[in-house]
Amino acid sequence: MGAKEGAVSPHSREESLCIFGTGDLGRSLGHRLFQSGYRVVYGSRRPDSCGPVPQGVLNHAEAAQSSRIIFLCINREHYSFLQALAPQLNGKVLVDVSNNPEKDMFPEANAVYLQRLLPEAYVVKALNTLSAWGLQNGPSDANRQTFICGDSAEAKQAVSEVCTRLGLLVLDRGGVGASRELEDFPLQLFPMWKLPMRIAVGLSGAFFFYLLIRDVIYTYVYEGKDVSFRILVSLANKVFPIVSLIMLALCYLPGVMAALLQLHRGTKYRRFPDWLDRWMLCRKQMGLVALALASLHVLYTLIIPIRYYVRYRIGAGIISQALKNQTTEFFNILAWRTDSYYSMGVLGFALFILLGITSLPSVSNALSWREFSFIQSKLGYVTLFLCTLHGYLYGWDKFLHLYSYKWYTLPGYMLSLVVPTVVLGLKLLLLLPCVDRRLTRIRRGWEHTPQDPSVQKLLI
Ligand SMILES: NC(=O)C1=CN([C@@H]2O[C@H](COP(=O)(O)OP(=O)(O)OC[C@H]3O[C@@H](n4cnc5c(N)ncnc54)[C@H](OP(=O)(O)O)[C@@H]3O)[C@@H](O)[C@H]2O)C=CC1
Ligand SMILES: [Fe+3]
Repeated sequence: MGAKEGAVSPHSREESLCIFGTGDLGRSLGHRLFQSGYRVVYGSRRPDSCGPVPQGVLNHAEAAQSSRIIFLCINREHYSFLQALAPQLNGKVLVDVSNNPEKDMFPEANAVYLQRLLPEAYVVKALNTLSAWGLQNGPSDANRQTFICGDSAEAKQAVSEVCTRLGLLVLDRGGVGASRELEDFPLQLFPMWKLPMRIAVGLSGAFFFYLLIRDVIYTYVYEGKDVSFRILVSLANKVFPIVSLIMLALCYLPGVMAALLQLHRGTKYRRFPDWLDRWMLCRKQMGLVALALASLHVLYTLIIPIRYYVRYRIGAGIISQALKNQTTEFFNILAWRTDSYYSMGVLGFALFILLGITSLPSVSNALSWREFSFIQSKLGYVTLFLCTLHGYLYGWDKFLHLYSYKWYTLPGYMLSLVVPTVVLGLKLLLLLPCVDRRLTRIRRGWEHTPQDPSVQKLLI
């Protein structure tokens, strides 16, 4: 690679950069480069009629000679014309910014294809995850990152310098072989949110129908009362906390399962099953969906006193007591119960918000790993404990009469308490000193089974 590498020397700010293609991206990129102090020369099929661009336009062959770095703002379908320009492009750094409208449209990645067309050029994949619009608007938090890959370290360095001057954060993803992965990025739509959203929608639907049958249809059939108005607030305010609590517990379940798996295997040098890996990777998104649902629960709870139905019931109750000249006794235990479940809910929600805030990249980047894991793990379990306790205290008296329910008449929140209770129970088990000691030994790599061939491979 030595002689080839030598052709790419570090550039100066005065050096001009070349852009092939005067389309949307070409214009936006040229604009940004120009603003950052670079001279820009465009290469176009129609230099005389391509409309206004920030700086000079030449034909492709002439433009290529003006710069060592050429940004190809052209669709991949048209790359073949570059072969005819091989004499001018050999030894140049060609920046492939292209994307495809669909996944797996071509057998090889665009940058790999370009490198095959022009083996004597240095192909670097970059900028494809940005948009023309974003480039034009200047760097903002959302579109500051750009991934880069290519086989020549010097070529990547030269392109990185330009990107850094544009205010972008460059993340090196390795050789040109990684370009397929980079080209797939813009096609993904919230990939990490898919599983949490599916779980949220699935659980919400299931609990909604269960509660609809139990609270509304059952009452109508057996008592002849139409309470369908309860669907909008009462039912919603049951579904949201139930799903929120289950999803918060599901954030912590894979961690506990991973620990149990390590204990069972007696080693940490073995991969977790794929489904567990995927589950662990989307815990943050799962927690944020749970937080959103918990926030809805808080809002719905706050509007309870202003609901017509509630005001009517309170008013009617007072009038009927006044007419009968009755008073209600004050129950100390009831006061304790309601206050304790409200306070557990408030504290749990406050910690839940803290977990949500610390999971934001700008905040978590400011924390050390120890601080982050203290909040997300230790305080996370405290949050789960408080929220679960909130659920138990809410149904305190009903739990005392659990025997009077059939499985299909159980209140929804009782069902929702199963998953968090299991997670907290397993966590307590893992905190037992003897279990904790063994897990620590396994996680520090002190305990493994060297005779296991897969472990041997990893240890070499
Ligand atoms: N637009 C965006 O937001 C983004 C675009 N990209 C990628 O950038 C590349 C360009 O996209 P965009 O600017 O939107 O596309 P446009 O269609 O707006 O522009 C493409 C340009 O390519 C040139 N061109 C068209 N046909 C040919 C041909 N047969 N031979 C040679 N050159 C040709 C033309 O320039 P001229 O007439 O001057 O020759 C044309 O203006 C694409 O690969 C796209 O995937 C990547 C990230 C974001
Ligand atoms: Fe609640």
